[in-house]
Amino acid sequence: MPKFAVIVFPGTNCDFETVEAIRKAGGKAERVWYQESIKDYDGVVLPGGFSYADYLRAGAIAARQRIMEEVREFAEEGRPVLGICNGFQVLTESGILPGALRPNKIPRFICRWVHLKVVDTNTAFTQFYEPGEVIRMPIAHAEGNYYIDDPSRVRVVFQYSDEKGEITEEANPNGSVLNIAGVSNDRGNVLGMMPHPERASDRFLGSEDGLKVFKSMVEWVKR
Ligand SMILES: NC(=O)CC[C@H](N)C(=O)O
Repeated sequence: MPKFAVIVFPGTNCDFETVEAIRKAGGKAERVWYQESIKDYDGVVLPGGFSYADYLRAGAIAARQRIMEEVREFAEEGRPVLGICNGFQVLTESGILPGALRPNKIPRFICRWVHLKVVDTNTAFTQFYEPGEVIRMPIAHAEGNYYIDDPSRVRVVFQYSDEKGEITEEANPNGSVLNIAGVSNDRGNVLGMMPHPERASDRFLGSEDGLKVFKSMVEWVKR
């Protein structure tokens, strides 16, 4: 059974839910303290939270810890690497994914449900969605305004949309370029996303739409 490491930095706070979601999706998952090693795992998830209390910039200090060298090796070897919210911030701060997450256009913390259009279903995390499918997940961030000078440097995987899948300015909660909510590398094995799939992985949470992200990653390791 594929085994995933969910990395915990000081201030991470979505680790337990993320472990639960991976288990529900059929994988093994363990919380791994950032001073330990992830060598024995098949894939890695950087979960959400406030690592180092978002000092300097969200994700900036976590990105400079030794364990991120191992995460970089995972990314280069083609193993799945998923960064959710603060985890996405750590991936851009470490340069594993291009672009940057700036403070939201209206500079305050936003916590609410959004609609997302699944644009690219050819990644390790989206193979079970239909192209153009509209899904629902919560966002909870202050620094989620994705910027990239040239969007052709990434694969756009999720975009903030309305419930019909239209990419409108009103549907963009934070000012991200092209309504981008999630991007992957060329190979499709590294995904960073601001919305929280683990908070949408059970119908009692209000949506199960996020579970396929974890199911996809589990199946992808098996292949
Ligand atoms: N939910 C989270 O991971 C929060 C992300 C980050 N600390 C922010 O507020 O931007």
